[in-house]
Amino acid sequence: MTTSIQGTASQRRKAAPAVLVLEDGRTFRGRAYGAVGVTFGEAVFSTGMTGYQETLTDPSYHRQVVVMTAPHVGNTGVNDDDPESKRIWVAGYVVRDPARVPSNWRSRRSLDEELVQQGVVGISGIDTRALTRHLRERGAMRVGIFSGNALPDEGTMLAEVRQAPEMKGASLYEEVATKETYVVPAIGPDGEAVPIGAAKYTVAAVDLGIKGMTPQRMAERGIEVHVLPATASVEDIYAVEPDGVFFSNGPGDPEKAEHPVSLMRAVLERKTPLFGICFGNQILGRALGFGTYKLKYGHRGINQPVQDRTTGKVEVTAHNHGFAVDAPLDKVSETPYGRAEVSHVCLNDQVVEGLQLLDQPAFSVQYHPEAAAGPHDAAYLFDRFVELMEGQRA
Ligand SMILES: NC(=O)CC[C@H](N)C(=O)O
Repeated sequence: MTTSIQGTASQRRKAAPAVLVLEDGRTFRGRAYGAVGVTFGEAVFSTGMTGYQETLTDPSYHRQVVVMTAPHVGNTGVNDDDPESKRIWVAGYVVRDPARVPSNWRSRRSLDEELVQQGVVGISGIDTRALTRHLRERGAMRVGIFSGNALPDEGTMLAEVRQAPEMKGASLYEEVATKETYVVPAIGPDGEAVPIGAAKYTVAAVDLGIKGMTPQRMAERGIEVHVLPATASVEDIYAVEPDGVFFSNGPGDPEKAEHPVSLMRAVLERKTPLFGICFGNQILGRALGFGTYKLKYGHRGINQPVQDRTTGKVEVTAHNHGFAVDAPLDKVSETPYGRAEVSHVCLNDQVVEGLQLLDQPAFSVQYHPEAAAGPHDAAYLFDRFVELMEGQRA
């Protein structure tokens, strides 16, 4: 019997040449991967060895070109279970050595085919280690990927990259958030969905780019989650009669998030239990009066060590952030909403990874306890949110 090994879509069509051009002029030449065309974004690297579907579909990657440090990507193909949203959000994808033959019982198609179908321009066959080291030394910067058989000259490509918008100052959450409210029902002890209105807790979640696993993690704990558009008003939040309010992850610069900051302040004034993840942590920081700043190259991956300073425990966690909160690590801060402290810190670089208020039930983390993909060490944070809601009732 002969076995025919079919190559990926790009091999079948003999992948066109592709060039990656960084805004500082460094270029890498490889082959087209995924859709053929031109794309721009902020070049960032992710150190996750697995979970590429969750990365690609995380709305927080909107307008970013993601460089995978894992050299071999696409091995398990693409399934219909792992996406974190309805589409791929990354602006471009950079892979060293794409899998030639995906193999997994859940796989429905190859990653290359999926990228083509969704029109995502990528590049493969470049030295992603050299590119990552460059970004670590010089910092995240704008990038373009150009592929096809008739490429412009390097000067033209570089000029186009330098005209692309910067991530600093970008307001992007409205572009990715739901336009309509939807409800994720709680899951009962029997594993069945609890009828709407009958769950133990109700949470209003402000969608700034929410990952699908986040309401799921709440639903697993008996919470009915009303996911509201980013443009929701304070009245919309309280119309849900929430036991708690949640602010999600999301793309862009937290300095350009006036509406979410004012919504969060209204929630803090009412002392409703509050939880924020990632962008939500930055919004809490700003609502309390702290600044935010852009990290040199950010944290992206599923292996970042974080210490919970309230217990001393260290957890290995999933991250995707390019900005961070500027809050003092060594003292309790006085804020308009009472005392606040840094609850979590990244052990690689001492970046603020969590905030908590001491005089009312509100906290947030900069990383991803929903763990999609990623280790589940931080799942206890959803339990903490439940405890805050329980405490408010007592
Ligand atoms: N995942 C997120 O919510 C990211 C938040 C913000 N856009 C950042 O890059 O820091």
